[in-house]
Amino acid sequence: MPNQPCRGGLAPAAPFSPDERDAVYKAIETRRDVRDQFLPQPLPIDVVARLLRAAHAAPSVGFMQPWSFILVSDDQVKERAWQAFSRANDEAAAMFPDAQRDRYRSLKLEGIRKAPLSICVTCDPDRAGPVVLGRTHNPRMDAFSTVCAIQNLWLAARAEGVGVGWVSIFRDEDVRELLGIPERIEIIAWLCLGYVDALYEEPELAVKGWRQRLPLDELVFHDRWGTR
Ligand SMILES: Cc1cc2c(cc1C)N(C[C@H](O)[C@H](O)[C@H](O)COP(=O)(O)O)c1[nH]c(=O)[nH]c(=O)c1N2
Repeated sequence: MPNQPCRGGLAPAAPFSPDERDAVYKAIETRRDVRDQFLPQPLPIDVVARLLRAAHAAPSVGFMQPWSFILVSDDQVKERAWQAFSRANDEAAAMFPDAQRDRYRSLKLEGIRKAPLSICVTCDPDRAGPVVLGRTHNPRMDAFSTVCAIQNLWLAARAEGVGVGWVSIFRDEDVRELLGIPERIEIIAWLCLGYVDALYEEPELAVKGWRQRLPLDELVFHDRWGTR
């Protein structure tokens, strides 16, 4: 692809109005990971297009844009994905200590069959050639960029009334085979999407007593690791 400079200059960057700013923070603070609240109606294609545009507007190392999005709405494919999840989830349960296993088992950790749409997000490490500006000293930057795209989509979805659930309890090779993803492409996420009419006010894992939000001031240091 030819890399001619594109047109564009500096535009004014005034702060948002208070209402606009509140809307951004509202999306951030009320976004939730959704497992069970999906409504069955399909997402209109224009909504999906807006969510994908939001993802594609994400920052990326060297403007690499390494992401691709595989849209999955076929029930049979979703069923096979759920079976792959289910096998991996049995393996996962066995990894937890006895005291936690029953509680782990009681958690709902996916909405693959209930959500009308899944999006598998992948990362192509070769998208911008072998040497990428900004990735020269840490090859994982391409995956980090793809995660930025996912977060954009997740926040835009909140504004659209669309719930998103990230499912990562899979063996990569199962998803790779199911969706025909080549070996050189990294699988970053399986996202479940659908309209929701209710969301937890706090992370579901906190509500269910699995793990609580950490105090922010314990995570902020000044000038040196560990210095408050
Ligand atoms: C990389 C990654 C991977 C996963 C998740 C998130 C992220 C960022 N989360 C969702 C996660 O549990 C959730 O974000 C936290 O519990 C916080 O809750 P809220 O997202 O604020 O609702 C998640 N949830 C789940 O039920 N099954 C899963 O496999 C995963 N995997």
